[in-house]
Amino acid sequence: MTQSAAPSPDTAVVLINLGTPDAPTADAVRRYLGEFLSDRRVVALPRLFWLPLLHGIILPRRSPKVALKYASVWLEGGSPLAVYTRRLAEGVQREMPEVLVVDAMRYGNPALTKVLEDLRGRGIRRVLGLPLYPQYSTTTTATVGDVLARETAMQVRMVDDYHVDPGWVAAVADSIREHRARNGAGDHLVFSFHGLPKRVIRNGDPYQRQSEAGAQAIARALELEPHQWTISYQSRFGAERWLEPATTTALAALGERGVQCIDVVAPGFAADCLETLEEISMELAAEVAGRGGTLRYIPCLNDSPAHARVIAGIARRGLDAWPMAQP
Ligand SMILES: C=CC1=C(C)c2cc3[nH]c(cc4nc(cc5[nH]c(cc1n2)c(C)c5CCC(=O)O)C(CCC(=O)O)=C4C)c(C)c3C=C
Ligand SMILES: [Fe+2]
Ligand SMILES: [Fe+2]
Repeated sequence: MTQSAAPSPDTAVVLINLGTPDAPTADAVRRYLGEFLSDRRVVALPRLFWLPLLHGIILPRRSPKVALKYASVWLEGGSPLAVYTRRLAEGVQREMPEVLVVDAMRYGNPALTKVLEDLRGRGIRRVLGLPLYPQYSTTTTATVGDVLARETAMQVRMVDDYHVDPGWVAAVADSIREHRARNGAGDHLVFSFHGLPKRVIRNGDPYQRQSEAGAQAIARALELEPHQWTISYQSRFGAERWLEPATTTALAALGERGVQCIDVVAPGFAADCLETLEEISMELAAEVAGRGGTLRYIPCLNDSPAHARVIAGIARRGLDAWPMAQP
């Protein structure tokens, strides 16, 4: 226990990520996916149809296969998403000693509901929720809002998105510049975002617009010409039509045009996870290699000092716009 003369803060910043299994096992994956895919905001099918299908067929079939994928990227401290999110929160805490900074997961552990309970117990009076999703989506950000809205003992606010925040755009552009300085520039840059069903966009979700605006801002910061970069969407799940082009299709089209060396960056993800370390760096890289090309993955901002500064800046602006109520 550390001894400190400073008064304990009454404000907390909670960095919230999607969630991830506790272990790379079929049971742990089943528990995590069961919670995640039961959320109506994520899968909107009628419950009477979806829940028996999810628990009777999808989870028993999918969990062992996905557990093997998690095992291939697992780190000593746990799932990459959990490890990088925890370390990022520690970095942001160093940037903001005046408030308490903690991490939480919307599904799985550390569960957002438990983290809020803990903050109440520690005498925290106001909480700024900062979902680690640069782009707003009803399938991600709004599900965090659902939990925060149930909090009655503490005052709560949430950052909606930071899709063209100048500090974030500069940090992602810098990470691409560093990759190019170390490895040389590839022939083309693909911005691969997590996909969504087209229906969600038709219903008014701003995710696609925000993803495009963010990719454009990063490309502008790098002074790229339109023919030097492409935006695409990965991780399709289920039978619906998802956003296009799919990253796999975009990579194949580049291969057909004779583009050899493709750099891929994933600015929809704050931290590396299964979808970047396995799907992009292994699966998609193998597809490109099978056509004789090379895919080079540019890591997420993760727990870098630059990322901690960007997130602290966004949190500080959220708090500055929120005057303290008089006791
Ligand atoms: C209908 C299903 C899904 C929607 C909608 C969806 C949106 C969405 N997801 C992320 C970020 C992440 N998703 C991750 C994994 C993941 N996503 C889905 C399904 C949907 N996502 C599944 C089934 C999975 C698990 C893996 C699998 O079974 O294939 C992850 C990684 C988690 C990890 O542990 O590493 C992230 C992060 C966003 C940003 C988003 C909407 C914009
Ligand atoms: Fe997802
Ligand atoms: Fe995936």
